[in-house]
Amino acid sequence: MQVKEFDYIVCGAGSAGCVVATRLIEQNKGTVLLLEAGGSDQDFNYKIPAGIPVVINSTWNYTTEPDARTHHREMSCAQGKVLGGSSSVNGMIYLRGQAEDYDEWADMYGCTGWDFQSILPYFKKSENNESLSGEYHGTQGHFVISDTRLKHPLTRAFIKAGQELGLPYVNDFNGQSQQGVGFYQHNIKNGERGSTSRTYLASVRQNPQLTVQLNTQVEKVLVEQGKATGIECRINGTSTVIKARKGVVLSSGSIGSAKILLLSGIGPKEHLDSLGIEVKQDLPVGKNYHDHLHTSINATIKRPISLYGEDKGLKRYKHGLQWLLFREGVVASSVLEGGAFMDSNHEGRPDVQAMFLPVLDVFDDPSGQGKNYTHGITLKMCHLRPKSRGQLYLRSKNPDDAVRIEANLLEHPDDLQGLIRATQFGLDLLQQPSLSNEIDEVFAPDHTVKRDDVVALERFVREYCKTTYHPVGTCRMGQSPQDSVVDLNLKVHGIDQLSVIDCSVFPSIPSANTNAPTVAIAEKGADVLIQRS
Ligand SMILES: Cc1cc2nc3c(=O)[nH]c(=O)nc-3n(C[C@H](O)[C@H](O)[C@H](O)COP(=O)(O)OP(=O)(O)OC[C@H]3O[C@@H](n4cnc5c(N)ncnc54)[C@H](O)[C@@H]3O)c2cc1C
Repeated sequence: MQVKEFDYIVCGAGSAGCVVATRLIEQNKGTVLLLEAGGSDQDFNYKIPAGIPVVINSTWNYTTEPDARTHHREMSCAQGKVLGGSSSVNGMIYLRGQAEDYDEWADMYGCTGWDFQSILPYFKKSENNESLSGEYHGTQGHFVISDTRLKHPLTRAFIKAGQELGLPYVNDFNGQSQQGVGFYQHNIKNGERGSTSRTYLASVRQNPQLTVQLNTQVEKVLVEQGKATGIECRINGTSTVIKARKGVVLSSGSIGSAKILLLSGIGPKEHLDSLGIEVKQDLPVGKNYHDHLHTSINATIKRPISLYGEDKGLKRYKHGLQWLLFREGVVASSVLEGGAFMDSNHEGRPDVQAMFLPVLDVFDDPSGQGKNYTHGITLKMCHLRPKSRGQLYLRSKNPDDAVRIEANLLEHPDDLQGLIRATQFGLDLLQQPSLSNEIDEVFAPDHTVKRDDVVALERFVREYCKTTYHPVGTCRMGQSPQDSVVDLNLKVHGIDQLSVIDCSVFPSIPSANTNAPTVAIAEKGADVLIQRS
């Protein structure tokens, strides 16, 4: 049988993988094979921003191990399993985090060249912002970013409430300062989701140098004499070897990339030995796992004005038609229209985030209580800089077995305090006139949990907090193979022609949702790869 061969193999066509493959093709770096375990994103639900409840089913159902600190709950950490990866199923909020996040990468984690001033050009390079430009923004990139079209009266009330609490109105959360309240920008253009597959990849899809292979699960990287020479994968169930002349890039996300490395014999020696996997390189793969946690505050409202019921009956057809004809209306917008950032810990920079929904969240609601109510609102209250670190392990040598994620959420006491402060911030917002005038009853947390009762708040946090689908850090970058997996060029320590380019390389999670940081890191990673070739 003839073995297929390409110059580059990119494993995983998610937020990062689509960027890397596109840039390699644009720079004429040879033949590129982009492999994706999931299927196509052609269904119209991947185009409609309001299609999240449908497309969320195209995910890996990763779950964390039950843990006493979070009431012995398994938590879903779903990640996209489709062309475009998580950028095809996410909330489309466009945020970068704070300059200090990246400066800490350089100063605290030794990632010279990854400070904010070094990464800013890549944020700008990626960006095709419809209304912001200048020092912080780009307008010529692939990554479409727009202002929110729908400004629901309840989101406006939330934004006024933030100002009544003393926060400044912010027009640009990705500019000089994040602190404040305002409308988010989103990865949406002309009423359509701007996933990296529909933006970056679509621009090179017809190039004969590019092959995109869907429904293909990469099982391991082939390593010969310290060099990656190809991969082993299953295409529609059939095992296949594909060779790479110039390089293999893992872009399978924080859970997927770590799993492939471990199956390839690249990881902690002790763990690999225990499974009988031949060790190719002893590296801390799977360690440094972390994620954002949030709590949901749910309230019913007095007037029947939330988005409840807009997806039913005649309204559903009306909105569908409006989108089909004009790419406008409720379904052309992300439900997460507005948000806020606050420095609740007097650190000189925000440490908590609010994401507001002008509807009760019955789809991603840890307490599950929203299902019994009708019109209402949800505030998702997030702690931005978790200090707890977990670890990801293989259960066996079998690539079909799910990984074991010991997330250790809330292990660090500061994380519990951070989530309590985030929840208090949400409760304070609800007390402000513009929101309190609309609220009927706050039912999660219930009436027994008072704003200053930290014991009750701790109980609420432990019982109902959940991940924000932002797992990062399992293949962290750094200078030393003792505490990092990839070097500052994102090449795996000790293995030639093998890179990891996705959110798994983050040494620590930025203070924001993680899609834009992943795309910027992919832009820089692709640049480094291209310069090296
Ligand atoms: C439900 C949800 C909502 C979110 N909301 C937001 C938001 O509003 N804003 C924001 O900024 N961020 C958000 N995020 C986070 C953000 O989307 C992710 O952090 C980012 O997309 C990660 O990019 P990645 O390239 O590292 O991984 P992914 O985009 O997940 O890509 C990994 C790809 O690799 C594929 N893969 C995995 N294993 C294999 C294998 N063995 N073989 C072949 N292919 C494989 C996967 O199927 C996937 O397509 C959200 C995430 C989720 C899941």
